[in-house]
Amino acid sequence: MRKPFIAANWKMNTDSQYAVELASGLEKAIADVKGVNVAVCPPFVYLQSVAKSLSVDGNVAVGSQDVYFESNGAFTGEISCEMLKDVCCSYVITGHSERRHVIGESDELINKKTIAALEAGIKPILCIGELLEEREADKTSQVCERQLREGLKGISEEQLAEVTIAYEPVWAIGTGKTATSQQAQEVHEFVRGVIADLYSKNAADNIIIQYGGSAKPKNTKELMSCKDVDGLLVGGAGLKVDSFSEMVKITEELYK
Ligand SMILES: O=C(CO)COP(=O)(O)O
Repeated sequence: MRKPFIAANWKMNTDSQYAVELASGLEKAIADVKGVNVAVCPPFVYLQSVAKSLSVDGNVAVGSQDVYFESNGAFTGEISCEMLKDVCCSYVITGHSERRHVIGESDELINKKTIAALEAGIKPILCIGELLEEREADKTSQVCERQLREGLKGISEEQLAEVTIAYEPVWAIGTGKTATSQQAQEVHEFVRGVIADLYSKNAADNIIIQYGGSAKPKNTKELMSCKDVDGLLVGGAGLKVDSFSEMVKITEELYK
């Protein structure tokens, strides 16, 4: 059985004090949770203090929201996988829709970042998802398939075992409009099919596919009850110990 994985993407939020309070508060709140993998993804500048505030054998891992694919050199403003590892990051989000659509990252760049992470031993959370106009034009599958195929280019089946896919319909992010569980399930099942096609049935059966987009305690049970939804990538509701820990606990309960 796939172990559920819930991650909080803090985006460009928190300050140095709150970041540490949030991470350590969360660690305390879910200290007894064993059946769910949990990660928090703070802004770059707080990664180190957040990682230091967490216990080494605790159950909250640290992830970054972005990375650059080169290891070092003249890349002003960028952060490498080696630097992320140096501050105890075990995950990195690649291809988030805000990086695709606000910053303008291409499938090719996202692919390079995902490969760099895998080569450095950091687990990528590769985000995919359609815009509202793409859904309305019936292009959801086409867009998700392209983002998957391009994002995973050159990645072996063995490496894929370290990859999480996050399906985040762009129209559901930060809007309060969650995809219905049926909409989420439909795309998740489709994604698993693409993975089976690209790799194998075994790879498809084992890959963790998170849903993201206005996920909160109120809709966690419904979303996590879908056959192909294995976790959540949480924005807003991940910024409070109470709401995020509630989502983790609801999930643990469901998987018992
Ligand atoms: O983009 C998201 C997580 O990466 C989702 O954000 P919200 O949960 O705030 O909609």
